Amino acid sequence: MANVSLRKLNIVLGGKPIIRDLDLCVEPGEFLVLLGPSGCGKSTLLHSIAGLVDSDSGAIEIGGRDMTDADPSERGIGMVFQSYALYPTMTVEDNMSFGLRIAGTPKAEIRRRVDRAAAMLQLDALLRRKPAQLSGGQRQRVAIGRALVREAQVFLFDEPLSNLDAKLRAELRRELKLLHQTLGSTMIYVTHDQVEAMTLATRIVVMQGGEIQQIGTPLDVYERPANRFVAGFLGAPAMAFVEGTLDAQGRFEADGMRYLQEDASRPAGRSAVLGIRPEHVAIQPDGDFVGEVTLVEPMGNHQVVWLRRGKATLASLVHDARSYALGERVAFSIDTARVSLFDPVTGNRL
Ligand SMILES: Nc1ncnc2c1ncn2[C@@H]1O[C@H](COP(=O)(O)OP(=O)(O)OP(=O)(O)O)[C@@H](O)[C@H]1O
Repeated sequence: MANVSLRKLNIVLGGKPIIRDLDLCVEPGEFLVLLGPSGCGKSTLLHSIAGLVDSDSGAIEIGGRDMTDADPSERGIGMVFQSYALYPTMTVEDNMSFGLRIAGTPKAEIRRRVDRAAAMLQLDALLRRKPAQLSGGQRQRVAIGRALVREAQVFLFDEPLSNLDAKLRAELRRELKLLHQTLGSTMIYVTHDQVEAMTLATRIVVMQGGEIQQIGTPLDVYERPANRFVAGFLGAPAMAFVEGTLDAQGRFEADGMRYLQEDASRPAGRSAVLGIRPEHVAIQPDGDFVGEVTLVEPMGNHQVVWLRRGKATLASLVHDARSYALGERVAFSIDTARVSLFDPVTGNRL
């Protein structure tokens, strides 16, 4: 278990700043997920920790040692890529042990480490096979096994599940979580998949444009997004945003309609954007609001009912099987204790 600390890191690629003045402390044993849209710099950041991309300024420390200019092989990390990058002519066993053999590790020690990793990843029966004789999920397990045998202090994962179908992805995701619980190693994991981020992370780092937008536990980031970008990026269907004003008593109004009652703890007398998540909109006969059904999306174990109220459109997560007709007017309530308010100009949480 080791900590990873990045200080004032800057990376410029092709003349463009990709990582800007980034500070980050990863605690020993943490499962830290870097989450953000395509092109936000997550992979570049991970590769810089691995030593595969040079930083232009700033410092990288791993396990308390300055690794800013260290060779990748000296950093004590194990890395798993999206593309499995296995040697096609080698068996599973040889793929897993390759790095150790190159490093001159004694045979008995290689055996011990390969057997241990194979048992953890249910690869015991496949050790003699070649990559072409494996499924995508099994190949990715081998790639994870190859990283595990290094018995590294820090493991880096770059979208390791992206090439797998939905079912396998979910299975391997659970295995990774169990693996982290067993090993207790520090893990840094890049994804643009919010379900992976929410389910795996001890803390999530949400990135945009080479900068950190928010760091927090999955619940923190989901329930108390620091800004509109984070609020809109996490959650499906996405949080609805309603532009309006807060009066002197903290009542929120938009489009001539009131959404929130008096509350002295809210900022007063200013414009604001109200953010409402679908699970906080409940269709119920005694609801305070009335909306018109504009779309219904059946999801199997629940349905998403889209409601229009004035100019605003809100999604409601419905867990009963009742059918809703387009144009039907229904009463609904909003869990006003769990809404978010943002500044319409800066986008920051109020
Ligand atoms: N070698 C390079 N030269 C120039 N630009 C690069 C280079 N590598 C990456 N970039 C650019 O840096 C930005 C960040 O890329 P990066 O791969 O880190 O993003 P990402 O968040 O991991 O995205 P994705 O989820 O699509 O992999 C992108 O705009 C990309 O085009």
